[in-house]
Amino acid sequence: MAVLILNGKSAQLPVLRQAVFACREGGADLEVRVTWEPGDATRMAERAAREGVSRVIAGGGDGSVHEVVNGLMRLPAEARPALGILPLGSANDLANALGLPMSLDAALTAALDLPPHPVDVPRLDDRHFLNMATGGFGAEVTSSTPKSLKRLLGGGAYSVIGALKAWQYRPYPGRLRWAGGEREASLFVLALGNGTRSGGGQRLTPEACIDDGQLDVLLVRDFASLREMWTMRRELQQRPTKGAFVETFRTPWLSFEGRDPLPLTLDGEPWRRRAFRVEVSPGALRLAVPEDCPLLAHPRTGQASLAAAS
Ligand SMILES: Nc1ncnc2c1ncn2[C@@H]1O[C@H](COP(=O)(O)OP(=O)(O)OP(=O)(O)O)[C@@H](O)[C@H]1O
Repeated sequence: MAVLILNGKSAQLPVLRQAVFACREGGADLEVRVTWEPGDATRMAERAAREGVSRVIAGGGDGSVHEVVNGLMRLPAEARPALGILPLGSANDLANALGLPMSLDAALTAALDLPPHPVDVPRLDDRHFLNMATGGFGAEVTSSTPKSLKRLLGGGAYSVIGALKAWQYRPYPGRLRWAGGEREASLFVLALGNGTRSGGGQRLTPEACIDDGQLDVLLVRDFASLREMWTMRRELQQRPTKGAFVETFRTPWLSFEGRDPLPLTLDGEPWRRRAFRVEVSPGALRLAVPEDCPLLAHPRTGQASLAAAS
């Protein structure tokens, strides 16, 4: 049996009802459970997994996927059902990057039927994420953009408000450590990508793969003048491994210890931490992805190995 955990905001969409009924007529054993408030999707996903369902589908945006992943990760690796995604959010950054269909009928069929592939699940302290964690400037922007405005403007809201805030941002000094490196840095932006995009289509870690056991890191350091900002912007396009302001690298873990609480987003959901550690659990979840999914480093097998997952 499959369980669709549906963000209550989308529950009454007539096209969604039709899509669910059509799948059932086609033979799918699909039950729908609707959330009422934040936190419900996590509890519902855990409960469905403990009931022994074979697949849990997150129906919503990146925040809903985030909640469902956190529910599934409460079970031991071998007891986790496969995960499907029905993109119903305003950004759907992960679903878009995975190459999942966006039309409702096709998306629901894909979420139900695509064979699952083992994917990595990073964890920041006690919270998992599937797509991306960001810290610093971008995180302030995302967490202060009202949901209704996000929905109204789609991905555009981030860049409009981002441009306005750019003149008032403050840097976040701290110490970063990762496998093979360590440095003091005054952070402008930190992005830790399991997927490639965040904030409504911004490709912060365009080379990231979701099954390589690594985080793709984008580190942008503080700039002091307009001239330095132009250098930083140019480096952002070139993505050097070690530029004056921009650094990119891969690591299976990273820690940060700052002076002040750093605003963060985990899969777009706001969070705040002065110090934290992020670590990847390789192959910890089985995710329904298309044959030609651009986020895969390894060819899709259809067989889920849960190697090294805890
Ligand atoms: N019934 C509900 N009403 C309002 N909010 C809800 C409800 N159920 C869950 N939520 C919360 O809504 C938040 C955002 O949901 P979701 O990610 O599905 O949509 P979105 O923000 O439009 O998508 P995206 O992150 O892709 O832009 C989540 O944090 C979730 O906890």
